[in-house]
Amino acid sequence: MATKSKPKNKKPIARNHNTTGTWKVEKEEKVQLRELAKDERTWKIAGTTFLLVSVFLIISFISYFFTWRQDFTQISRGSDILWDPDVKVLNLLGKLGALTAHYFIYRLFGVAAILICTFFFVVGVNLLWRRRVFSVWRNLKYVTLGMLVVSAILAFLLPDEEFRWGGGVGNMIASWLRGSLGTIGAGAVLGLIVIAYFIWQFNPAFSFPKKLKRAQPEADTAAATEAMEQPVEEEAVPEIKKPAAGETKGAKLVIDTEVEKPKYDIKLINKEPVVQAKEEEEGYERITVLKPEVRKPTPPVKEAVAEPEPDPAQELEMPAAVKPVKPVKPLSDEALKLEINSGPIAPTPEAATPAPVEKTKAYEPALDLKHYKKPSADLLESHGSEKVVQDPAELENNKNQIIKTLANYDIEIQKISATVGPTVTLYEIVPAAGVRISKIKNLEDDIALSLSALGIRIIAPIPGRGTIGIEVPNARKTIVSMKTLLASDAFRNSSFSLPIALGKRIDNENFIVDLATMPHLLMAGATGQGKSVGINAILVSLLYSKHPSQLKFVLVDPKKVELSVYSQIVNHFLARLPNEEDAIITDTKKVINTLNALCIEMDNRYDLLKDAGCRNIKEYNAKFTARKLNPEKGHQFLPFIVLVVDEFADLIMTAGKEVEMPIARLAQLARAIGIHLIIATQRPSVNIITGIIKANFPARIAFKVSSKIDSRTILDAGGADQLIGKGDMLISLNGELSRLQCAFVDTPEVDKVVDFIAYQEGYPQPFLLPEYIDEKDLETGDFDLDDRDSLFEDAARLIVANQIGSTSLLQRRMKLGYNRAGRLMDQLEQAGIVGPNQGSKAREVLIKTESELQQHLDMLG
Ligand SMILES: Nc1ncnc2c1ncn2[C@@H]1O[C@H](COP(=O)(O)OP(=O)(O)OP(=O)(O)O)[C@@H](O)[C@H]1O
Repeated sequence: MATKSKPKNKKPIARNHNTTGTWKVEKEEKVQLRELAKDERTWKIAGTTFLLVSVFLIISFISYFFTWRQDFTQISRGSDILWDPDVKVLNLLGKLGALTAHYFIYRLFGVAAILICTFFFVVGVNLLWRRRVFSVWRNLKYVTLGMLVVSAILAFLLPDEEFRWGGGVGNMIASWLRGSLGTIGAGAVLGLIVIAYFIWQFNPAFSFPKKLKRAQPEADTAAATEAMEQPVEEEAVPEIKKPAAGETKGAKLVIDTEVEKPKYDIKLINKEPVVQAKEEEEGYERITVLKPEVRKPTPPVKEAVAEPEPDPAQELEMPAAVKPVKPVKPLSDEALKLEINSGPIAPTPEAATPAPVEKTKAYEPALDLKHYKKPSADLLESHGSEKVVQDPAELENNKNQIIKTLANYDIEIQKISATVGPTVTLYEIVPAAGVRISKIKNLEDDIALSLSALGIRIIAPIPGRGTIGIEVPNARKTIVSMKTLLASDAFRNSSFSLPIALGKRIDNENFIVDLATMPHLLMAGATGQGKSVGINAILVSLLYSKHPSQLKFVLVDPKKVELSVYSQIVNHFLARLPNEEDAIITDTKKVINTLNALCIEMDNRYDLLKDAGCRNIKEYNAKFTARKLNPEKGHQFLPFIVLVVDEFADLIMTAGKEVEMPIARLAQLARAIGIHLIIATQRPSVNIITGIIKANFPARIAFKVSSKIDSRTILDAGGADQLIGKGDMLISLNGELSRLQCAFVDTPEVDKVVDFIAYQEGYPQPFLLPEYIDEKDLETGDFDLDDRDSLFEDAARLIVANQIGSTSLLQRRMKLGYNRAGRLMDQLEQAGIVGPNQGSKAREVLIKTESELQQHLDMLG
């Protein structure tokens, strides 16, 4: 039977519903307006306008300072002069310029009015770049206060000048102050304001300066108590609409094929919202709503059990044939109860702050930014309807094709059932007794051909279920919106340390996992298949669940564009090397330094843990927040650090082992101290994902890759080459392979989330990683004699005593590495103790005796 070809529907699923004409018109209008507001050109035009206004103002103001006297009589007549052709003014920007400047300077703020230009400039730049280049809010505060204070001071200091230095407003404030407090009182108040400003801005030390700490400043005890009561304010996340009564939730089609019974019964088993694209057609005898078939639970997934439970009465209708052949351990009622509980999570040993905290004394790391608000779900978009759309005719058609194809190869089946997912439908087959599984596996291409569909994947057998799975892509795919996942109870109430919402499984269960237990993630996928969206989904999940004090990202982006948007939250969530300007690392050399700095951070953290007698970061932080560790001894609250490398291939190609080794070391050891790695690559070949990397990344994600070999490299199994792209992915976790539809978060949504965070107060600087100095840099670089190696004098004595200017002598006798010995020799040369390098020969020693050397050293000081 020929397969019915589906018309290609290019519209998003959400717009597939039949609609009335009126509704359409309204919708279209709305969309156009919105589009206009979103259009990059609109922003650019607005930005340019603001910039021009700022230029107009500055020119007219400056010109006014020189021309006001001559123009005064004319411009005092007001806006009428604009229409009077006989009036001429000297202001460079004509009558409009003269009038505007007169209004702002003479009537309002005097010279201080010039500050207003900066406001237009700041808004213009932000609009033009569509980024928060400057903080508009901060500028507005400074401009407003600045104009009021400066105008008042100028008016107070220069009261009877011909030129109104303080403008009308300044005069008014100054005369009011004078009237109320007298000249001395008014002067004192204005002086106090100026002094207060300088103290606030520059905080001059009136006492001994405090010891500088690397970590963000610790909060004081009294304030900490307050924060314990009210740690981080959560934004209310809008309720996600539950499907209306009668609407089916997630489909499972069960088709019983009995030898003596030619017709199939079709049952839809609920899971998630499913919309049937067409009305039931003949051939469908009954559609019954049944309880979802119990699946073997994947340990990290919590959402499955957080779904509302179907009516128990319906469960009775489950036919015996549906039950898995092999017994599958069902989720216990207890487990269900635990997860369904949407109230406050009961403290468990795994809970975030398990320490026996005495409330009044506990240290609260979030207190430094106590007004910080986590982003709310309404910043994100719903990409179409979340309802899975399935066409019963398509199901029937595919089922018939599968049965027919198998029959052609003499494969009989006992039963076939289907689960409709967002992108693919899983047909599960129970073969008749005696059928070899490998026989079905080998028919993968034939079945794909007979279904004329790309992306067929055969799972033979489905682990733990005793069935054979055939995944067939849906004609209509559903986008899984990040918004739905982040607003789900499972995510919001999750007790995970680092919850990440990755997407939906084939049975529409939300897939939410804990990065902290993964503990590292390797991601691969050919270009354009959804990798960047996947990385954004992970980063956004973490931004939604963590306070800046709890988490820092180290972002490595050799492609330079993918992660640049996150640079705005540098002072909230990013970590960087000291003395580096950019927190997002794009240069290979700096990547190597950063990775080594992370290794040092790891070693330092292990030392802290050892000193505190803790086994992992959770225990350590619990102890620290309970104030059982002394900050004076270097103890501090340790945020999680997540390293994201977008495009690992580039790095390995350019730096090879220098990158591979620290990554492998971090992956091996960093789990316990809260450093987690996410490494993504377009090219999952064996020279990129080497054995040592693979061995240390047990959790792996594959988007569509171009060959079976690539699939095997990343997953140790085929299948990723059969995916259909656009976020269709396989994840290998705890030895189990699951197919997911990755959550979709678009770049403008990420922008909004980042802006929301960036507009809030951040730390004064990014989280600083320890300094790492590459020995090779020192070897060749110039050095200052003041920065001499601590062994400089010993080395000089050794060389002078032996009268041999040899690096290997220093190495041997002083037990130094080659790099350090070489560096010492260079310093000795600069100090004039030895001559220049003579190739394989030892250098000449220029100082002959020890006393001569002592004099020389004294001279150097
Ligand atoms: N989860 C998803 N749901 C729906 N569409 C998606 C999803 N992921 C990706 N897409 C679509 O695929 C396009 C390409 O995705 P993305 O930019 O993530 O690819 P990529 O693998 O990172 O490519 P590159 O390696 O070239 O950067 C997106 O613009 C989007 O239209």
